[in-house]
Amino acid sequence: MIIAEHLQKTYSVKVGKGLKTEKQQIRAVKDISLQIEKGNIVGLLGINGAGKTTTIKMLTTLLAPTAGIYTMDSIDAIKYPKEVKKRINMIAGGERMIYWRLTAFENLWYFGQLYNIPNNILKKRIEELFDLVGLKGKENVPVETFSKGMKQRLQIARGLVNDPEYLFLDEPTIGLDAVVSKELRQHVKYLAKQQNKGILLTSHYMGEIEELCDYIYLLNDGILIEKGTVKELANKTFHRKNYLLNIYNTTNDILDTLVTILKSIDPSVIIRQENDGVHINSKDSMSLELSRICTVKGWYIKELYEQEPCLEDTILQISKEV
Ligand SMILES: Nc1ncnc2c1ncn2[C@@H]1O[C@H](COP(=O)(O)OP(=O)(O)OP(=O)(O)O)[C@@H](O)[C@H]1O
Repeated sequence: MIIAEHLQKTYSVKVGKGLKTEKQQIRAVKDISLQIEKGNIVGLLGINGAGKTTTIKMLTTLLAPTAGIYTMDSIDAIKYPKEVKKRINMIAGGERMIYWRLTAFENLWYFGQLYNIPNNILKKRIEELFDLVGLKGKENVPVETFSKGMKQRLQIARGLVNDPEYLFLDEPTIGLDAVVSKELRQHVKYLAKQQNKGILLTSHYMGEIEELCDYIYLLNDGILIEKGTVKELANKTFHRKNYLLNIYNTTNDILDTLVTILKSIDPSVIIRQENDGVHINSKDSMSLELSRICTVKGWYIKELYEQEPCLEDTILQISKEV
């Protein structure tokens, strides 16, 4: 089991110019404690800048924490990072971490060599991995000719080349179409539930988190603000309603008026103006109110419909409640 207790990370950055430079301390992670059990998928969520990447870098031993305790199956991971590196791997979304000029086999062979895996074991493992990710027959094809989905399947194989006990998945489905994303989620489930790997997942897709995660940690401004199973968190926040309202010829005045009226009905309402319209996250159902407001004010509605809960709004709401 992975146990991290009170992890902290402070970056030291230079600010200013010439003789006036001085060092500034940025506390990216202030206090984070979490656990990852084998066979479980744990979600790490938070808005941009919450500290997810810094936390993952500490857990994968790429960064040493400023303070805190981190053990992996009772091994002191801060003292013995090499021991930890053997047992983990990371799969990131967005076609990184593979060499396009090399063939699929050469990629896996290269990464396998980095882990000093004996040639005969590596060869057999690579064969199994091509089978697992459905790339059999493509071993000797250069990766640059692969589709996005095939590259991502190869990323999974690369992430499994050292047969890790714990896997860190950083936005693994980013940029993938629905079919490939679904396939990848099935792989992730299989790895946790059939192969007993402990998995940490970051994702901005709510559906993915809901489908996969046994447990979720929510980060905000370098600290944990909430934790629990999907159901526990859903009871707290996911019951909120989300709407998309698109009004013809929206002006700032219209938006200001809308915000004032909605806040008077529900002070916890969150309103975001985006390219596709106004996103409204409210405690209770608001569809009637929204159409009534528009009618009374003489605003013409282009679109108004209820949406699936959005992770950003959920996290914003929890952050406001802290
Ligand atoms: N190398 C660095 N030097 C200085 N500050 C940093 C460094 N890396 C991150 N930070 C700061 O630490 C904070 C947390 O950043 P981090 O990248 O961990 O967040 P995140 O949750 O992964 O965000 P995102 O979703 O945007 O990737 C931010 O304020 C960021 O600006």
